[in-house]
Amino acid sequence: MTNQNVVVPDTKSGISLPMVRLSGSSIFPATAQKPPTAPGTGGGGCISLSAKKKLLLENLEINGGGGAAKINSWVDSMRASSPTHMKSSSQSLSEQHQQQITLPSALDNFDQIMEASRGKQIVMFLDYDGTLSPIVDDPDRAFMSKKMRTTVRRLATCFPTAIVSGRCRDKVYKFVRLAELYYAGSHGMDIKGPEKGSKYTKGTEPVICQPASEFLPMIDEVFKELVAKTKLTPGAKVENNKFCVSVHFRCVEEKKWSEVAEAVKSVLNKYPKLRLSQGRKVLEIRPTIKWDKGKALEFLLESLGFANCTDVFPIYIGDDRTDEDAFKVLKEREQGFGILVSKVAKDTNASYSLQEPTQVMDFLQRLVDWKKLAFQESRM
Ligand SMILES: O=P(O)(O)OC[C@H]1O[C@H](O[C@H]2O[C@H](CO)[C@@H](O)[C@H](O)[C@H]2O)[C@H](O)[C@@H](O)[C@@H]1O
Repeated sequence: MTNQNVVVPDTKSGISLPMVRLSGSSIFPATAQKPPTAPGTGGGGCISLSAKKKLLLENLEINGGGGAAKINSWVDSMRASSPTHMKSSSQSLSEQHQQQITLPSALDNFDQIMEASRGKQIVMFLDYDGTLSPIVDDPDRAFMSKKMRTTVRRLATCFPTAIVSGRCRDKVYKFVRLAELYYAGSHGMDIKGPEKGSKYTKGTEPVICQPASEFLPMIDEVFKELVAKTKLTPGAKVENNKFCVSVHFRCVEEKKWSEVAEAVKSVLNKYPKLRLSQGRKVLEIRPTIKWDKGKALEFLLESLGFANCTDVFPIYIGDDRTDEDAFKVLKEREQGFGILVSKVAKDTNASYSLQEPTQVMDFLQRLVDWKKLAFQESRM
């Protein structure tokens, strides 16, 4: 991993801003406004809080399977990914908000986004937890509101729409309950399109993609082992997401987080073909294959017939680290935009932000209204 300080000119003010570059990732400037696509910095020439968090996580990911990581660094990473710890860090809340402000609001910039999409086919990609449903303690009760479901249903009548989630596909389908959507579960490793006859499938069979199917028996084994290893840790919850496993520590007392880390590490050490990633108070174990939400997005665009098209405008909305793979793909393709759902500053490849699921709903409704208006105008 390379870690070098470089200086980049801020395109608006002409002032040079120090930037920390971590393995090619970009970090937004702390104070200066920036155009959505330019890279920036954590501020002040020092490594930012979010960059520190990223370093911890990368360290954890690199050492996850090899047994070299100390449990303390795992727990540090688990702490760093917790918003309560972000608040109590050396960076004040107002500074964090300042950073967040540098990522423009998708609602405030709605007209600008629509202008960029002019003449192109919008395709919608939506993460589930923390994007369509609020984050709650019990993962089995992360319901989306009726209003949100109605909005997503309307959205899907206007644009091809996919749900891209870390959850098992069947489970996320049970929450969303809209047959007309594409679903990519297990962080994109389990993709299925709408049934025959849907508006966008034109009578063809629903697409199915399961690039990690050979890992099914291994994941089942790992799930059982993790359940056994964490059963004495109050609040720990292991979720079988079919092609990956989530170990939740949201309801575990902080002093017991090391027990969760130990359990996951000991299992990972036995399975070199599996790797670790981290979400919101969750450790996730998944196959080492080169497949993620970004690849799922590309696969879905291809399935929809937009593989080499310049007239497609994908919009991906998500709140978590795993959504960054999709944001990055959009940035690299220079197509559409990523929208990060977050109230606090984060390293991101997204171009716009929304603060919470209610704002996501407002944004989706505005898209629907915009499309209807555009349709009416085209008939006049
Ligand atoms: O890709 P996503 O749809 O965002 O799924 C990522 C993980 O989401 C769920 O966990 C998160 O939400 C839970 C419910 O609000 C919360 O309790 C937990 O702390 C969060 O990490 C889901 O349970 C996981 O399996 C997904 O991988």
